[in-house]
Amino acid sequence: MAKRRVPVVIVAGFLGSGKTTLLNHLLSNTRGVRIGVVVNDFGSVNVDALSVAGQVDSMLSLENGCLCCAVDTAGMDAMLTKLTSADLDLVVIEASGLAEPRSLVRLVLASTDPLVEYGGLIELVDAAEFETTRARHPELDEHVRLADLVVLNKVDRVADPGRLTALVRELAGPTPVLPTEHGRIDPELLFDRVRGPEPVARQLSFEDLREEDADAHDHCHEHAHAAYDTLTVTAGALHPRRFAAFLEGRPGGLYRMKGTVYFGVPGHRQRFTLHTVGAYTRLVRSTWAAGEQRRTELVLIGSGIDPQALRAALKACEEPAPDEVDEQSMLPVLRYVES
Ligand SMILES: Nc1nc2c(ncn2[C@@H]2O[C@H](COP(=O)(O)OP(=O)(O)OP(=O)(O)O)[C@@H](O)[C@H]2O)c(=O)[nH]1
Repeated sequence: MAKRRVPVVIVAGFLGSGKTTLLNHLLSNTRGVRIGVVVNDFGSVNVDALSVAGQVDSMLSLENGCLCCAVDTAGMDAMLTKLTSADLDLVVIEASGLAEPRSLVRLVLASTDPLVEYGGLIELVDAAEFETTRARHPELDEHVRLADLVVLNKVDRVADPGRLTALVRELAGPTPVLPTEHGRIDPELLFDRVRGPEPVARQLSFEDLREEDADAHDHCHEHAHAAYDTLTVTAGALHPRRFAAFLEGRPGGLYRMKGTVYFGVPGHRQRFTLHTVGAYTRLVRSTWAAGEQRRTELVLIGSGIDPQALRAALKACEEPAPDEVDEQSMLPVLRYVES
């Protein structure tokens, strides 16, 4: 069976915004999902690496220099390949506070490793320091706009989280903004927990070892995760042009979309697997499994989205007579299909 692609998520944010805290939160709430981490540290004492070292299955640490400056495409590929070949479900790159997120996104998108899947750029913003940091570093505005997901962290430290959330939302435009404390975002935003059958021999992950620690487990359920909506839509065949228009005009706030799409157009009756993160879209063509029902099934994840409107918009893409659809109509979706 072909190896699954591994989403590579970049976690960026100014110094002290809570990147390591978020990473530790993810690592201790994985429920069996195996995470590889690239940590990028400054200074001689590798404090961040030490704080996650006990909890991580695969970790690469750069002790000198800034990831986006020190690593070119080939260097990034070498690192990612080391991680994607290690039977992982997710790779998280923790950018240094000084790293330029745009360069890191470019490096991941330019990867030639066929197992690398762009998993999105998360920009962490320190709610307590937001206005001061922004005044000192105007590039923060651009980082927020560039992100696929903005995590407004440390809302416990501000008197009026609502005002600040509104301010960051205005700046972020269509990008979803999740106010949170201590980086407690739901890991499901970044990776799928549902896995196929477990391999018989599999090295224990940190989470497996923690499983019996009921206290630790309860702890992560005590706190409300940052609010977001998940919506599952099941439909028949979709008209390719209408679906392409839906993809192009998809509403802000929609962070991820994933699932199966069926077009049923002559010559294109295969199964298409959709993966979107922010503005990034990819479709992969494959064959249906024996007995698998030909239909569309999508999961949409976002914040501030209108689930009913999205469901209606997708239902409006349905095509009752796909056999009669002209093959040329596939062109707008074929540009998202990897050869
Ligand atoms: N009050 C409060 N403190 C937080 C929160 N999130 C993180 N912190 C604290 O903020 C400090 C910085 O957090 P880190 O996770 O180390 O931040 P970082 O972005 O990794 O920092 P650098 O690697 O230095 O860029 C730590 O002392 C955290 O415990 C939060 O939501 N509320």
